[in-house]
Amino acid sequence: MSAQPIPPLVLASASPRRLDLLRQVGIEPAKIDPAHIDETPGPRELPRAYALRMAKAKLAAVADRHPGMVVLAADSVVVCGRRILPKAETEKEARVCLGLLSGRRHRVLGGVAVGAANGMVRTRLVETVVRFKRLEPAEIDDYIASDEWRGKAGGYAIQGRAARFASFLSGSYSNVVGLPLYETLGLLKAVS
Ligand SMILES: Cc1cn([C@H]2C[C@H](O)[C@@H](COP(=O)(O)OP(=O)(O)OP(=O)(O)O)O2)c(=O)[nH]c1=O
Repeated sequence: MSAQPIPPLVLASASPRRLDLLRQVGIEPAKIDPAHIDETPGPRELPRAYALRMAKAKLAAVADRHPGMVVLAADSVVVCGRRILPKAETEKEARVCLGLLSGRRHRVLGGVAVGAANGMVRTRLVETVVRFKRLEPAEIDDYIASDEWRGKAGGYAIQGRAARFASFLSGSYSNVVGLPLYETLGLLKAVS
């Protein structure tokens, strides 16, 4: 028996990882319409609230352009202790992230927001725990040279070379890559 079809979907994301993950489970968005929003966390904003707020804001930024369609938006946030790590855009930021993640557990929070064709919005917040081995300076240098950290929350991509750093993972793996598939499929089914 094949899975229940979902209505035409708009993916409100510029992330190639999110598109690949959807395709992995047989979903081909009808349209891709990335949201461009200010992703600065508020002062004292808690990480879970921030991840959900971002997903909802991305959805809200594009939903009006697609009446009658299902729209999906998501946000990934890497949290070390209470600190929200940046989406690393510079080598310096990536080094700071890797230094903080080295030898510790951290959380990856995935906010997901789905807008139904009738405008109703449903959200999920998914949390994955990841532990990194203690990183040697040479490992950090090699990783920085790979450029795989660029544009990634927390300065790493578990689907690439950083897989060798992850000694433990609890929860959704796809959430770390960028979209918690099981939970997202549940939301899509709920609005179909
Ligand atoms: C932790 C981690 C993050 N990432 C990526 C997924 C996301 O693309 C990015 C987090 O940034 P996001 O702001 O969640 O997403 P984005 O800016 O890439 O795309 P958009 O806002 O348009 O949806 O980090 C990985 O690819 N692998 C990882 O292991």
